[in-house]
Amino acid sequence: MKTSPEFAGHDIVRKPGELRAWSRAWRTAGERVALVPTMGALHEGHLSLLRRARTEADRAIVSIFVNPTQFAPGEDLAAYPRTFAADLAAIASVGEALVYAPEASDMYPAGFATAVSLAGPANVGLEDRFRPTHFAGVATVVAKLFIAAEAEIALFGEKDYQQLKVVQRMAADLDIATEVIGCPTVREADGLAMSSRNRFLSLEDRRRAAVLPSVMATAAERIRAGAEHGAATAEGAAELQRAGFDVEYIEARNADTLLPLGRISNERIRLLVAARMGTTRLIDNMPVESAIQSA
Ligand SMILES: Nc1ncnc2c1ncn2[C@@H]1O[C@H](COP(=O)(O)OP(=O)(O)OP(=O)(O)O)[C@@H](O)[C@H]1O
Ligand SMILES: CC(C)(CO)[C@@H](O)C(=O)[O-]
Ligand code: BAL
Repeated sequence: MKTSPEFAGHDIVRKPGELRAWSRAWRTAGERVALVPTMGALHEGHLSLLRRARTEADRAIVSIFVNPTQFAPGEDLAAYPRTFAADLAAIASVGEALVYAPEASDMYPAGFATAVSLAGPANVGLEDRFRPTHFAGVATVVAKLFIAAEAEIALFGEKDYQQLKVVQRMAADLDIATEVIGCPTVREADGLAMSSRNRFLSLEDRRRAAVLPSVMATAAERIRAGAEHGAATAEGAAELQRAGFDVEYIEARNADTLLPLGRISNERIRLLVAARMGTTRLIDNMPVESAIQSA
């Protein structure tokens, strides 16, 4: 293992020990290190996290790993886009970063037998209801990334809002020193949240999918203006169905705990949705107090 690596600007490392060597060398030199965990197929949403990392730290690490343990059998692991060469070019267009791209056998060698067990925000009946094994896979791989990278900060997108809450809870509970920072969702011009999976939408479905953020914005605005949240989300679900979506959930929840709303009037509220357009599953969320305007 190198103890004093010479960084060439866009190096790629494959092993956890190599990643740790870079990070330790940087931190020993007094530099602040940021981690951006991804599954690749990078778009402007990911690049916004990398830009933030480069603003907040001296060194940025981007991990690219399509983590098999967060996909259930029958989900889209095999179809998940893998665009490594384009990802490297996209990272280089933003600036210097160390790329951590382990193989599955580096992350899960023979005999691997550990998983992070979760409750709290991982058990609130949103994503966990439709993907019951998903967050254990996410939390386990993110814990491994945090432990190997030893970064001061890690940047996550609010697009995956429940994931952000799960990772923040896990890092706090396991005394992981990495601070988990949530970053705003980057949207296409028509308001659709950027996602690697948008590329699976047909042209017609992509056009119809823009209804998702505008329905959310309307429901959020109605709740902000005093409508009963169950009525506002039921109306939102009906509008999404009329637009061709198969709705899994659209719910207003406590923005911190993700629990169903209580009777406290000053709770911070987050509206969260998951819906399928054809075979493509989309998720989105937004705060109730500042509904976005979509074109
Ligand atoms: N539109 C976006 N704006 C901000 N952050 C985003 C956006 N899309 C993804 N991210 C963040 O990038 C990180 C890596 O996400 P991931 O690689 O799963 O991309 P993705 O586009 O969300 O893919 P998919 O939606 O297909 O799972 C996560 O922290 C995620 O929240
Ligand atoms: C955080 C993550 C990189 C873990 O595999 C993934 O769930 C993602 O891309 O959001
Ligand atoms: N963006 C979260 C990764 C997943 O859907 O598996």
